[in-house]
Amino acid sequence: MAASSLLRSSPFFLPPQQPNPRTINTAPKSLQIKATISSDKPTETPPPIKHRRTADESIRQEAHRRNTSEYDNFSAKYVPFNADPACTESYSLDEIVYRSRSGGLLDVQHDMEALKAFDGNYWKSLFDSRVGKTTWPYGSGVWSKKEWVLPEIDSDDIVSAFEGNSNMFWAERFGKQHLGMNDLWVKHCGISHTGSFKDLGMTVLVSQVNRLRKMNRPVVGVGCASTGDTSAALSAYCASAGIPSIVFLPANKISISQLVQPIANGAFVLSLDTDFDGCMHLVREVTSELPIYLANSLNSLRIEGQKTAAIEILQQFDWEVPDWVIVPGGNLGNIYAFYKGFHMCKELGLVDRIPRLVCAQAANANPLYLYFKSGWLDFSPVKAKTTFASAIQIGDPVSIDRAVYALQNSNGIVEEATEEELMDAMAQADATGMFICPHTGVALTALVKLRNSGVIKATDRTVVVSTAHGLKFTQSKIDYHSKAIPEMACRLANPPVNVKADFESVMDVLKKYLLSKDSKH
Ligand SMILES: Cc1ncc(COP(=O)(O)O)c(C=O)c1O
Ligand SMILES: N[C@@H](CCOP(=O)(O)O)C(=O)O
Repeated sequence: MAASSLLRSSPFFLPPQQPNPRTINTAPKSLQIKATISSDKPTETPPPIKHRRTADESIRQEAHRRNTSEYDNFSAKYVPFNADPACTESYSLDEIVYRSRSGGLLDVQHDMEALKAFDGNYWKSLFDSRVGKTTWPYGSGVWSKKEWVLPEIDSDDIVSAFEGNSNMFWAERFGKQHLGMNDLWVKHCGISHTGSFKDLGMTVLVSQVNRLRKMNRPVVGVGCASTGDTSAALSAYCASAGIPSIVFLPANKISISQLVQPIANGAFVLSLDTDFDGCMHLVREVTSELPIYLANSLNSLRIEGQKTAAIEILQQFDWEVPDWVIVPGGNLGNIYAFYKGFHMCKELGLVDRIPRLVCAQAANANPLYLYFKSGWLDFSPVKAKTTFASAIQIGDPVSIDRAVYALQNSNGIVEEATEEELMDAMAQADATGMFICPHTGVALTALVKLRNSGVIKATDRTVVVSTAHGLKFTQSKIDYHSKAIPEMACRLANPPVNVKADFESVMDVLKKYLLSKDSKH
């Protein structure tokens, strides 16, 4: 008995058409609550039930009461990434391990046979039934797919901010005016608890840490290197669970809004005189010596949460598959996470194909782009140069092998964006009502290039993944709109007009403005 009984006991779910022989026929728990209330006052008419929980029960306790031992059929373990099928090396998710015996990456492997006991329609109905609810933990876009993420964790151990379920924005004006496209979408993963897609992976990682600590495993704190977003997510989720977090940041290379997040959330913040790759190197050394759990996407638990954004995209299109998904890439965990999410949906019968993936890099930090251009022949890390897309200023990505696998298996493409291209794309998108981050500007530039070269067709359904909230990167927008960037035309700058505070002056500038608008009609 597994997810089927969960469905029956859920007050929000109509079971799929075919009855499952493994279902245990228990009365819905909501009815049991009703019975308890009415038996307390047998002589009176029971008051109408306002809520499905009693006043002294939290949603976490409710989940515990409903769901104990619901998931014993599904399981997952660590295996070496892309290993030979004959390889028997594996590790429990309760072990603290980041690398395979040969030093390669790990992957979380699910028991696909157990998941396949339920057909694609079953999973679609189950996931759809959970969207946007407050039922713990399924109200989260990540944990609504719990069986595919961390099937064995007790809901009690989960640390969640009900992340995910992010907006898919129909980029109507940007698509039509700039690209002649009707079916262009921006998946706003940055409209999230800490303002970036990192929340999706961090809820999974910190939940597992919470479980490990309850099991008395040696984890005193959790650490990461960061260009700003990983550290923000780590510190918020750790603070929520009361777990110490330690973040390694490259001094003066992240935005003020990003820096203030771990500070405010009580993390131990190390500001280091190096770049992200230097911080990453140090945190890997430190976490191999001290009981600090590594939270970067080298840790494959992160991918399990991030892959749910791909499932969500399919769900938001009513399980129709877009033609293209464009993702900005830095440390390169996320492009693989998207691949993994799409691939699982295909393997488990929810869809019949996967989209083509595009990874977009800043030209100032483009090791994957150079590798792709060499025909996947010659990979060398680069020294990443300063870029406005500061969160992807990474020259030696830890997930390079995962990214190559994702792109090769999705007929994928890598594109790059210069500083001027990414800033113009960001300004252009903002002028159509978005407020995107520079990394999304990188992804939009890739789209513009592929559209101009005819690779992406006008009618192709295309999703651009927006990875962080624009409000984290306001300085870049201020620099652009005040034309304060050396050697950049900032051709879409829209600086404020200083006007004397009198009626005549205000009327004067307004008339000129309205005339200029009128002549453009
Ligand atoms: C805002 C933003 N966009 C894109 C990325 C790239 O993601 P990944 O490192 O998984 O390639 C990152 C982090 O690296 C990021 O913080
Ligand atoms: N952009 C990231 C860089 C680290 O990536 P990770 O996914 O490996 O943690 C950040 O925000 O720190």
